[in-house]
Amino acid sequence: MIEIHGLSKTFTDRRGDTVTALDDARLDVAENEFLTLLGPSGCGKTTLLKCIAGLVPYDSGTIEIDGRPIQGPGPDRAMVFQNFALLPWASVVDNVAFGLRLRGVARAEREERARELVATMGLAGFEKKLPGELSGGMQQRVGIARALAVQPQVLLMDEPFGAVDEQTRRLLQEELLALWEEQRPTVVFVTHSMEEAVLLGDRVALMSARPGRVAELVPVDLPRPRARGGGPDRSGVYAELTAYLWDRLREMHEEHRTVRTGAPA
Ligand SMILES: Nc1ncnc2c1ncn2[C@@H]1O[C@H](COP(=O)(O)OP(=O)(O)OP(=O)(O)O)[C@@H](O)[C@H]1O
Repeated sequence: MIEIHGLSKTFTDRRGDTVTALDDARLDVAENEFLTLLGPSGCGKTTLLKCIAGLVPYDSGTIEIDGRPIQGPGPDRAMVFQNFALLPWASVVDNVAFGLRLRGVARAEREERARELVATMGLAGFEKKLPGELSGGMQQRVGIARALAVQPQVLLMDEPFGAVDEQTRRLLQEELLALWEEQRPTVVFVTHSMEEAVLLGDRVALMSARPGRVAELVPVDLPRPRARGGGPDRSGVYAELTAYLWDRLREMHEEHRTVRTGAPA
């Protein structure tokens, strides 16, 4: 279980101006939960994710995983980035095996595990290719395989399907759900898409900007499994939830505009 209390983070830019990205943010994520994180641009979603990953130090508050405070990156967590963040000079297999290598897993074993995952992600035959020789969707499959290779307890995903086309996005969503239903890591998944937030999540955490914190937790009462053709009927609950999320987001955008201009939107 991830427990976040009173988390605040301020950045100072090159000109010395300060931006409050997170302000007394609070969030609990249950063991094995798939939580999606949705909010206006710049509200602090990536910052929150990076704080959980231990990649960004925070000013105050606490983040605990199963009661252990986070002190930097750890083997219990893995992150998938929007721009894939693969090693450009390393083959597909070496990219997937990278985390295992850092953990001291012997070469033969890490290659075997990496090859299995590469095949699971539908990339058999591409083991020796370099990232630059793959499409965006294929590169993200490598990014997901790399994260899963270390069998993390917590999988942190920062808008992982934002840079791929709609068809590939749908396939990747289904593949991710199938893998999650098999392995059940705790997932925190940042997205800009209301549809994606509902399709994937057990709950949607709606974040507000100014203050940057979780404003509302919306349970997604849709049956699972939702992978591979078992996706929700896109009418009914699904349509109601996405419409509700858009109403809330539009309110947030309007509040932001009123604060900025002093006039109602
Ligand atoms: N390294 C940094 N230096 C200065 N300011 C930063 C830095 N990283 C983030 N910020 C600021 O913190 C705020 C939150 O940024 P963050 O990237 O977490 O938002 P986000 O919700 O993920 O945005 P988006 O949806 O557009 O990706 C923004 O105002 C951003 O400009």
